[in-house]
Amino acid sequence: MFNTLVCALLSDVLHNKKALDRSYAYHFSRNEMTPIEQGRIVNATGDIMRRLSFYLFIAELVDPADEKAPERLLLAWLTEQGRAPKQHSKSRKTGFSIDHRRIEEANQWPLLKDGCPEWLDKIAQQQLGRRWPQEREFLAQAPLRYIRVNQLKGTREQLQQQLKAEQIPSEPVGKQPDALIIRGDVPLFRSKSFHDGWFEQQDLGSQQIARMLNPKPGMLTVDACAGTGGKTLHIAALMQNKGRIIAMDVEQRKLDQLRKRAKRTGINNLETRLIESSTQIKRLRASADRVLLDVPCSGLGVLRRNPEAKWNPLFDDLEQLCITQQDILQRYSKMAKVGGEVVYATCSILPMENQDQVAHFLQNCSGAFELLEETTIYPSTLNSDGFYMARLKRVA
Ligand SMILES: C[S@@+](CC[C@H](N)C(=O)[O-])C[C@H]1O[C@@H](n2cnc3c(N)ncnc32)[C@H](O)[C@@H]1O
Repeated sequence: MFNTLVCALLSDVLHNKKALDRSYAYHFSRNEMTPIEQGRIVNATGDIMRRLSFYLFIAELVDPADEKAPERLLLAWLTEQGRAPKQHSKSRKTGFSIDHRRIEEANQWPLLKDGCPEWLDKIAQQQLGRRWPQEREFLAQAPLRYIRVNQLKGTREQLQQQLKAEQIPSEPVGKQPDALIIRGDVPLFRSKSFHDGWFEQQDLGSQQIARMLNPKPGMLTVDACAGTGGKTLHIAALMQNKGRIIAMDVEQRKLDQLRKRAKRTGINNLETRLIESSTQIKRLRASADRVLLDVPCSGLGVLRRNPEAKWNPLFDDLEQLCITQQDILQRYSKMAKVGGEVVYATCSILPMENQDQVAHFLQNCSGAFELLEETTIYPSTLNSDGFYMARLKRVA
């Protein structure tokens, strides 16, 4: 089952160009297996996709869409992980065997070792300079499993007790007030705690964004690029269900998903609005206490969670994406009232999508905003996904 499913997933993604998440959903819904088996399959497939160039080299392949690729890549992974005894590093079907010297050779080349495609190395090297090799190494590692307690239901300690009763061990994460780390392939989403809305799976870096926005009970908060609501749900918890949250996006299906999640987590002060024209933004002019702009971005900070984007980038044109980000920042920030605050955030670590955007905005806002703070969370900072966030105050 393990080999068959890993190969089927790799074939879906590499040959048929399907999204990895959708392929997981498709295969896991059709095959009975335990969460531990699912976890093993996700780990292996994710590892191979995060360092695809490394395993292609070991497997003596050039084209990932090659029909032989899934089986050979898996063999390369099993061998490199020491999970295939030497005499078994050979495919039963094709007779192909792994040459161990290629593993040693691939490990000598940093780009290959970290599974980094050239286009990514070029842009990140330009943008991040000496910091990049360290971040590249972290982006090649498997993501950790963080959850955020839903404070509308109870405290982190209460959640830990409940999870313990469900045989799910968890550990609090240092100074992060809402975060727990879950180790191992435990059945989190089948737990009663999850169904009762006690927690969300949310990366540790991502949990910092609503904290920086710091919405208070009773406020009007606009989450203008809400997507399926990862940050909206956190905002609602911080507002203790008091006040108003308007969650907006240009895609209705994401807002529908957000509504389902909000229902499970017990949120009752949320309104969703599809953005169909700029009128909806203008109508909210100078009205909000807090505005979150979690803008569309390259997603280069979350590559360990979306590893296929290394080989099939989610954007066609980075410059065009930056133009969209600036446009959203300039137009949507006007929803904040004087004295209100805006957080601009991305899941990218490139300054061109981050600090440069905020600096450009401040130069052109005629003194209407001032920068209160900004932070880049690199993957190496917290061993999390990478994010950027800047807090701006409307002063005129
Ligand atoms: C980084 S994602 C947001 C993730 C979301 N905040 C979360 O925490 O799950 C960016 C979102 O912006 C939306 N978007 C793209 N263009 C937009 C626009 N012009 N106005 C508002 N939202 C937009 C996308 O549909 C996407 O859901």
